[in-house]
Amino acid sequence: MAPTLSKLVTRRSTASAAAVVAVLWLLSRKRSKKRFGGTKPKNPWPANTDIQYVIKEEKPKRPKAHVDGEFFKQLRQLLAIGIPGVFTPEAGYVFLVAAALVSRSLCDLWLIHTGTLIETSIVNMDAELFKKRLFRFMATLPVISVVNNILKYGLGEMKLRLRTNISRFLMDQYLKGFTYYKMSNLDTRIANPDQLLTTDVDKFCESCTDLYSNIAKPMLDIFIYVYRLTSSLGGQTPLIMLSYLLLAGGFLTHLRKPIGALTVKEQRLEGEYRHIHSRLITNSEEIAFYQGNSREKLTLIASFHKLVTHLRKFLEFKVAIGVVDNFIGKYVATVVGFYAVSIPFFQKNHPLLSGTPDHRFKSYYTYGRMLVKLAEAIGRLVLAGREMTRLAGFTARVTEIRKVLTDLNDNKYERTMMIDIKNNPIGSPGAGKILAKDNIIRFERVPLVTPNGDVLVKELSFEVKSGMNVLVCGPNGCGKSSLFRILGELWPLWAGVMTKPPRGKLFYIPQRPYMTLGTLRDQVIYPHTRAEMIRRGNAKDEDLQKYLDLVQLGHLLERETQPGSEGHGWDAVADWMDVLSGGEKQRIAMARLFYHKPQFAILDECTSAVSVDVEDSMYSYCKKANITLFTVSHRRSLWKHHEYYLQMDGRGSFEFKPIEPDTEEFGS
Ligand SMILES: Nc1ncnc2c1ncn2[C@@H]1O[C@H](COP(=O)(O)OP(=O)(O)OP(=O)(O)O)[C@@H](O)[C@H]1O
Repeated sequence: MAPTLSKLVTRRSTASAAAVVAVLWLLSRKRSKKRFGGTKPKNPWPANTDIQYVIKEEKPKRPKAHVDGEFFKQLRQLLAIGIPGVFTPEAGYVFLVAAALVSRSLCDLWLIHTGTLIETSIVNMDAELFKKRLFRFMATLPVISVVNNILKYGLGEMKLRLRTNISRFLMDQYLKGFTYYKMSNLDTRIANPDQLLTTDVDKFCESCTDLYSNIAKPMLDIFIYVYRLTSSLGGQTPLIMLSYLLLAGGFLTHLRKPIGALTVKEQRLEGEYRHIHSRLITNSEEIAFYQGNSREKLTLIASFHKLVTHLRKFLEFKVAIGVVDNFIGKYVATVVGFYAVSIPFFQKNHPLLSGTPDHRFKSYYTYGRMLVKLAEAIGRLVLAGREMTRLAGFTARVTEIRKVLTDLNDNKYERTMMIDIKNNPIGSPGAGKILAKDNIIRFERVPLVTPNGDVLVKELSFEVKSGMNVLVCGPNGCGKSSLFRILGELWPLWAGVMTKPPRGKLFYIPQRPYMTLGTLRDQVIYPHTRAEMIRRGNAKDEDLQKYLDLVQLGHLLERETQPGSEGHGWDAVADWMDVLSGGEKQRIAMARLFYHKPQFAILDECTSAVSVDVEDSMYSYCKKANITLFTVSHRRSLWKHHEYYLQMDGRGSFEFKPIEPDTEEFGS
């Protein structure tokens, strides 16, 4: 055994030494090339380095990602979401994995024991015993195979359940109220929530389950082998090994500290790169018309370059740390193991020395194997520390989004403001009061303030009752849409009192029409679902047809009813964002308004692509349907549908007046 072991160690050491030399040689070559300008390979990166593309997170505050008390606290909190209780299926899978791990360790012990017996029968030339033992060995192997796969299944299901619970928790928070809007518009802490909510959560769960098996199994093995070795060789051997574990573990954890922060940065850069790709897909038509592919490619390459540079730095760090890890976690552990197992053999009067040399050799053979297993287990545990540091990175990322989500749901934002919030005479975000009342919209000394803290209007006061249509006008950037963002409760109220009907009774149609994924019916009834439409019982497909006719889009239903179209009529499915023209989308949005019949409708230049005659009939129908309008438009033709106007001059003043026959109408 000893010669085999030493042979193995020598071969591995030689291989790793060769690997170290190769890596050092490659690195030094790279540097010397840089210094002396060797034959340059074709540079895959463009020379242009002045591409600025990072949105918001200019100098991101990196969350700390070390294996420390804070990490364990955060991990505990996330695991409490993933595993909600002791008597849950999730906890069941944790126990199943633990049981499978125990069974596997016992299988390993059994394999060592049976292997030794088979070898003994060969050495003793006992053919009968050899056959019997070999048959028993073979008969047990399927059981071990099943145990291995139960372990695999347990780990897979545990990861899926962790991911389901954490994702559901975060999604519930993210889509609560307007949190998803606030995260990208009011707060600057997280630039790419999509990356955090998808990849990072998945990696966190994978890292957790990997770590669970990578730590639990070696710990169990260490416990079993320490127990067996202590009872046979005394406490000294295991004690030496365990002291080594503590020392090496502590040292390597310290060395690996940067891995957490590097993982956080890796995920952030991956998110940025993905975001730039998805922007290209979303705006492909506009970019294609501008033939902006070369410019977009520069941005993409710049982002990819940043990611690759970081990944390379991370790789080099991991390789350098890996050399030390391998050396300390694997090989020195074996050396320490040899030393520890040899101690009783060199002691006079030790019970192991009392037998024949053959007996001594057999003892050494068994304990030597256990020792190899113990050293391996210690090595694996020491190496699992690397995964732990990586997990610290993912934990920090997932905790970050969790914290931001909680803050946003409590109306706490973090953003670089242009003004000093604490000593601001205007007020502070959320300090205003919102009252719910039907059939009235009243602003009492409400300031219009952007998320950056810029004051558009110091104090806005007006009152609109049901039936009083209001036209909102003023130059670009004066705050017309901002007024609606405040009315829609997307932006916080800094001061004053705002009285308005509850959210469901106000309906907003934005400048850029939005079409959801789904059927033609879904476009008209959005955000309701078909089930909700049926449950409410205030409209049927025939009514929807009437609304489509009102906006002169009845032909759309006929077109989708033709053979060959996907789905049928109202159930036709398409990517409506692409399929419909700009004006058609705006008309669908008006049909949506007719379906919902709110008390107040906010129309923010939402008919700019619709012809004047169709626009006219749509506005007339609103009056019939008793929908009070708040309209932003630059079209003079719309003044006749309104009774009041609210004009902002862009310099902080406003005017709210009835439209009289002699009122000067402006617009085009
Ligand atoms: N999310 C935001 N963060 C910071 N500032 C913003 C934000 N949204 C708008 N603003 C700023 O608020 C000001 C008013 O914008 P708003 O969209 O209300 O203008 P508007 O009157 O609707 O203009 P337009 O007629 O061009 O649509 C602008 O100066 C704009 O830059």
